[in-house]
Amino acid sequence: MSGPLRRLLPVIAEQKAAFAWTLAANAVVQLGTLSLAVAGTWLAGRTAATGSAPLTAVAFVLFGLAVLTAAMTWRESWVSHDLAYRLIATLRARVFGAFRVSLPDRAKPRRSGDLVSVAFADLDRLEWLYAHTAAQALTCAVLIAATTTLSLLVTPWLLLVWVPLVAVTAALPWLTGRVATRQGAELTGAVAALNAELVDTVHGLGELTAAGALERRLRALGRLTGTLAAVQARIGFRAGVERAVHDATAALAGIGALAVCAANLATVGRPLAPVATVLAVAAIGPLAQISDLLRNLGTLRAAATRITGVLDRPPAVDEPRSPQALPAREHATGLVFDAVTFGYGDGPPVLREVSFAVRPGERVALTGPSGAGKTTCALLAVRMWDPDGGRITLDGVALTDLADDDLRDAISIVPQEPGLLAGTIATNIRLGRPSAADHEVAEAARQAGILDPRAGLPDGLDTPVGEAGAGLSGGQRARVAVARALLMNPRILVLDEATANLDPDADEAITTALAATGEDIGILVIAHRPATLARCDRTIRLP
Ligand SMILES: Nc1ncnc2c1ncn2[C@@H]1O[C@H](COP(=O)(O)OP(=O)(O)OP(=O)(O)O)[C@@H](O)[C@H]1O
Repeated sequence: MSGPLRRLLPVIAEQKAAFAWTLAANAVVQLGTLSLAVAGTWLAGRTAATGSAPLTAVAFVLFGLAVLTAAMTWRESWVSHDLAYRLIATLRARVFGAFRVSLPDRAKPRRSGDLVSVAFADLDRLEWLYAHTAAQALTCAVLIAATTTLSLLVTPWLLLVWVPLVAVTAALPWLTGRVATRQGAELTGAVAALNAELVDTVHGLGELTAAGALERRLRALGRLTGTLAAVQARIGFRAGVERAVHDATAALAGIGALAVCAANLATVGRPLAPVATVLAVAAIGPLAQISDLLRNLGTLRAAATRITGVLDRPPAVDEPRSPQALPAREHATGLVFDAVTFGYGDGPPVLREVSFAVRPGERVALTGPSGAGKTTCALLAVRMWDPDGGRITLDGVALTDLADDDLRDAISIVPQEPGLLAGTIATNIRLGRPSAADHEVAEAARQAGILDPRAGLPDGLDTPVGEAGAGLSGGQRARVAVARALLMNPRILVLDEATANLDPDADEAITTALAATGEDIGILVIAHRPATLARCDRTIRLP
């Protein structure tokens, strides 16, 4: 088994009881099915050979075995899928954890649809590994041991028939392994590409329709769907050939067993001849499950590689080993950028030795031409990334020495495009501080002007919000984002063109309300509008 897949197996240790159940139930099902076939054919053979058989006794045994096997088949299916989906949930939480600490990627951004593919399609593929493989591979060994023993009891010649055929069946997936791996990578790549394009299309549906570009986009989606279907067809063809070879070996095993029995009828005896046929076919059976795994190995391996790729992503910033505490709020000295230099990727730096301070209670404007690096300053202030040179401190403590939670409590940002989730205005504001009381949410909404009739929200806090803030105007979204930031009661509030979508009166109302919220909040306002700049205490201009 390849490296990435092997790395994802130990997670099974976190569900030991479920795995033990799956293992036991699978072993009972496999041995029960074999026993039923052997007992049934022995009964038929004996009846045909002697004209009499212990029908009542065997019927009881067969009935008991059938009930047990059926019950265990149900139990195995339940417990193995329960196991698989618990493990996938565990891994999905880890993948989201990795997203949280490694995004945004400053050097190599990935498309959100591609990340969705990892978090859902790739992880879901592991169901096959956990529900249908790990335990089954172990019980397969038990079954082969049982068929070998029974074959030796019937006639050792039987082994000569099925052992080479088992070897052929087992070898086939290894022979096609390279092709399977390539096809698996093509499949996961095609799914991810289609997903990324679909997510972008859904996000930009309005713009695409308005620009008359939807048809072209749909044709591109059609081409990606065609690529995916072609890969699936190639995988289906290969898997079909492998299954056909497998079925042919099972048939050959049965025919071979009949020939061996015919040649050794005196030693085998008529009652055991049908049993010999069943044993030869049954020996191939457990490998069917393993072959199914190996058939899927390429896709599984590609999915595991993409998952471990996300799990191994380095965090965008490192959490300090021994975080420092911030001084009490009354001793706060503000946010300081000290000769900060920063660049994305390999290009020239966006910020060169930028220095400024935002003291408690101060309103500082940050302005400059488009592309000067204003949003970059905002993102550095909330430590999305660390500067390449210089340092940023809050109340005298370097941001790199602050625990992540302390930093998030102390500095909040209202971005240009605030992230709003489906729900109501109240649930969106509460994201700022989930433990906030209702009256605190209402107060933050009031301060941000949401309850003001000019905001055009007669249902106030109960106003429904669609996905990504659908149903609200740009200005209303900005107000919700400001209220959310206010609820956090930060030491420093960064407004990245947050009020640019509001009319000048509303902009003034919000900034005045913000100034009144707390004497000690330092506000960094990124803005272009002269009126907004004029309301600030100082203006920093980036070149
Ligand atoms: N994730 C990124 N990867 C690479 N380059 C980036 C990234 N984000 C921003 N940039 C580049 O960095 C520069 C500064 O961008 P930034 O968004 O900070 O500018 P800005 O001053 O806020 O501009 P605007 O006023 O137009 O919002 C721009 O040239 C931009 O193209």
